[in-house]
Amino acid sequence: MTARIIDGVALAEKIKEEVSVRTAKLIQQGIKPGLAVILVGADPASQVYVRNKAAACQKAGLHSIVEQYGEGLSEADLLARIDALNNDPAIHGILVQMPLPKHINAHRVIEAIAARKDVDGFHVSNAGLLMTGAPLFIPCTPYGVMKMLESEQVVIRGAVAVVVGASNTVGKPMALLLQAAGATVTICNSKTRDLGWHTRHADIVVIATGRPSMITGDMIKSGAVVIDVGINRGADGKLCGDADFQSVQQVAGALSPVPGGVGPMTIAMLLVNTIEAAERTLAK
Ligand SMILES: NC(=O)C1=CN([C@@H]2O[C@H](COP(=O)(O)OP(=O)(O)OC[C@H]3O[C@@H](n4cnc5c(N)ncnc54)[C@H](OP(=O)(O)O)[C@@H]3O)[C@@H](O)[C@H]2O)C=CC1
Ligand SMILES: Nc1nc(=O)c2c([nH]1)NC[C@@H]1CN(c3ccc(C(=O)N[C@@H](CCC(=O)O)C(=O)O)cc3)C=[N+]21
Ligand SMILES: [Mg+2]
Repeated sequence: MTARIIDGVALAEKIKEEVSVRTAKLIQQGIKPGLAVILVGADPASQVYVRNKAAACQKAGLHSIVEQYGEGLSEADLLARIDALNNDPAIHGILVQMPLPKHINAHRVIEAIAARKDVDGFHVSNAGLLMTGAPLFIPCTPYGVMKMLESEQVVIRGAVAVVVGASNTVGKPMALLLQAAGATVTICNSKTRDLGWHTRHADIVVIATGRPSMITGDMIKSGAVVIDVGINRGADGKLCGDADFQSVQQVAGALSPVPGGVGPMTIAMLLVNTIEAAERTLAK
């Protein structure tokens, strides 16, 4: 078997076109949706993502601002900026790029963002709303993965799903969404014994560990759908995922590539969340 390659770029384009239409409608009604992205420090990968996010906003007609600060920005100054953006009616979504420098408490920063503007869906109240089945914002990366599964017409109800990785931002919300859609879900982590035993039983495998090429073809059931969230930059400067593309491709039924898979979908869903935040201000 050779896996179908899931084209995240094409699906992201389609979703961003829908965002453009909704943006145009909002602008007609006097609201220009606005996203603020805050970047602290000079991590080159973060700079690329932030630039991509701003370009995507611009293309879809959203207002976007990028605030870039030096590595030495104090936590108090960052919290003050968030407070100002919370109270800025031109801004509907706020994203603080992770990771933050060590002297800044990321948890405190996330909790400072108004939940109604938390387009990452990282705030505890948004995590709680997702967990209890009434999400305000679905975290962009798992949301994008669900859209990929939907576009591939993957049957989730009754499926066995394994999520490899248990972060608050990817693995855990991913598992909740699959579970809500009717899958039987296992979440694996770095302490899991015999990871391959778990993944080989899965109809759907989502990998988000940050360990390059850690999932190999022998760990995948024939015909399974494999979604690779990992973004790793090799010494050669090339991106690779958490799945060993060559070997997994020979076993899986469908596989998302890196680059060109989940990454572009994350950005598309960020725009969706921002437009929803803006539409909500109209509703009341
Ligand atoms: N495409 C996109 O849009 C995005 C991509 N990413 C990428 O996804 C990857 C994961 O990101 P993130 O969730 O933030 O990472 P974290 O480092 O926060 O979490 C990694 C998780 O993977 C688990 N893990 C690590 N090693 C193993 C292993 N050998 N076997 C099983 N589980 C393991 C960890 O286990 P434990 O809990 O035991 O420590 C942890 O739960 C990264 O490559 C990141 O760059 C992230 C966000 C968005
Ligand atoms: N508050 C916050 N929210 C995030 O959503 C967030 C974050 N912090 N910190 C970092 C991770 C990572 N992330 C990516 C987004 C897009 C691509 C992406 O577009 N990737 C392209 C390639 C881009 C390239 O060439 O480097 C692709 O996979 O095809 C990747 C990774 C969002 N994250
Ligand atoms: Mg992380």
